[in-house]
Amino acid sequence: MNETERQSLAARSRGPVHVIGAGLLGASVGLGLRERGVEVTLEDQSPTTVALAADYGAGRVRTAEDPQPALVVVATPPDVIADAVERALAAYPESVVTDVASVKLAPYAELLRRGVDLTRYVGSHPMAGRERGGAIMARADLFVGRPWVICRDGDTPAEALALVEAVALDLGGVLTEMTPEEHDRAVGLVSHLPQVVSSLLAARLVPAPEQSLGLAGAGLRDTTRIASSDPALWMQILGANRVPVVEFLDAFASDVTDFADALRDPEQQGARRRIADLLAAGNGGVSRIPGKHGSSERFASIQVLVDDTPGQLARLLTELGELGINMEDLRLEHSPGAQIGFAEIAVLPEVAERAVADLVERGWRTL
Ligand SMILES: NC(=O)C1=CN([C@@H]2O[C@H](COP(=O)(O)OP(=O)(O)OC[C@H]3O[C@@H](n4cnc5c(N)ncnc54)[C@H](O)[C@@H]3O)[C@@H](O)[C@H]2O)C=CC1
Ligand SMILES: O=C(O)C(=O)Cc1ccc(O)cc1
Repeated sequence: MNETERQSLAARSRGPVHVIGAGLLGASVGLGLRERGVEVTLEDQSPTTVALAADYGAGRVRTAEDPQPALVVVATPPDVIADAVERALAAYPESVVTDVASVKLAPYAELLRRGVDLTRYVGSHPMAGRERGGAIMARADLFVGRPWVICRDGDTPAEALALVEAVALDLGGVLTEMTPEEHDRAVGLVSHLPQVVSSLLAARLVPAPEQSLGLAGAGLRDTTRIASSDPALWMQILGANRVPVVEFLDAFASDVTDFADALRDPEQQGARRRIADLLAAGNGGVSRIPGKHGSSERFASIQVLVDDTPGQLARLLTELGELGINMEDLRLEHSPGAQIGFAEIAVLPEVAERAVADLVERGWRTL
């Protein structure tokens, strides 16, 4: 991005913003704010990480001569969030301090327990991440269109709240306010339970024969993507949010047992109905996920077969453009060794039929 483009993105937030913990989240915050011309300084317990994040353009290393930041963003692992927030509040007595940890109640309760004055602290959590951490994985657009939870309390001054909200909005986040308790219960269901289920499901693949894994398709990939996440980070997240997570896991385990019992003996009274009800409940649940392409009424999904030869996908995208079909989303499916792949294209439902007909007329094969 050149200087003119950068200046055209007017920033709501006021710098300097100081980021503590220049890994995936911290460096992504830095990159996004730098794109808007906001001054960003960086700090990390690892000198290599901070130098790397600076090299990527996420900000510059903070020096003793730098003035007090307007805002400090703490992006360290969850188990040191309370320590880092307490230290930041003491080191920068004029600054507002926020954090981006995946759990909100445990660090907040710990800070209260220590008697830290939290007037200048506003907890937050962007619901955006990647399976692998580190500055090397950071992206300026990580937060675009993703929910960003703000946990303020009754004492939070309006200016402090406005500053944290401005940064979240500048990074493309969609603001939503919750108490730490509401937040932790919500993420326990939509983020932490899926992580455990995905990890346990993927763990079943470890002893499986190679031949079975060779048959894996989109279903398995969809349900195990997040199983590649960092165990060290998730040990901390799950440990800090164990009460709601255990409650959701117990309910899930009970559904699994019910399902297996019904399937074990389908002749027993009501067993088939129980199986059908649980599967239908799954349909009901997935349709409630906002913006889930293919299953919501917002988009229709077209599957196009793409030969595994150079330029085929580019040709498909060019032809969609020529046909005046706006692609809302694209997902590729390709098994190693297969001569063919699938492109799953989300389009507005009203153009789906015409899109299929036009593509077929041009020689594409659709499913
Ligand atoms: N990874 C993800 O997908 C998401 C993570 N988060 C939250 O963001 C926070 C950071 O996570 P990631 O960026 O993924 O981790 P990361 O491992 O990529 O980065 C954390 C960085 O903090 C540094 N650090 C550790 N202790 C420190 C300390 N005491 N002082 C200064 N630096 C310190 C580490 O050297 C590391 O560079 C966590 O609290 C996590 O819960 C939030 C949303 C998504
Ligand atoms: O990969 C996904 O779908 C995520 O939702 C990632 C994620 C991981 C941890 C968080 O605290 C927030 C988001």
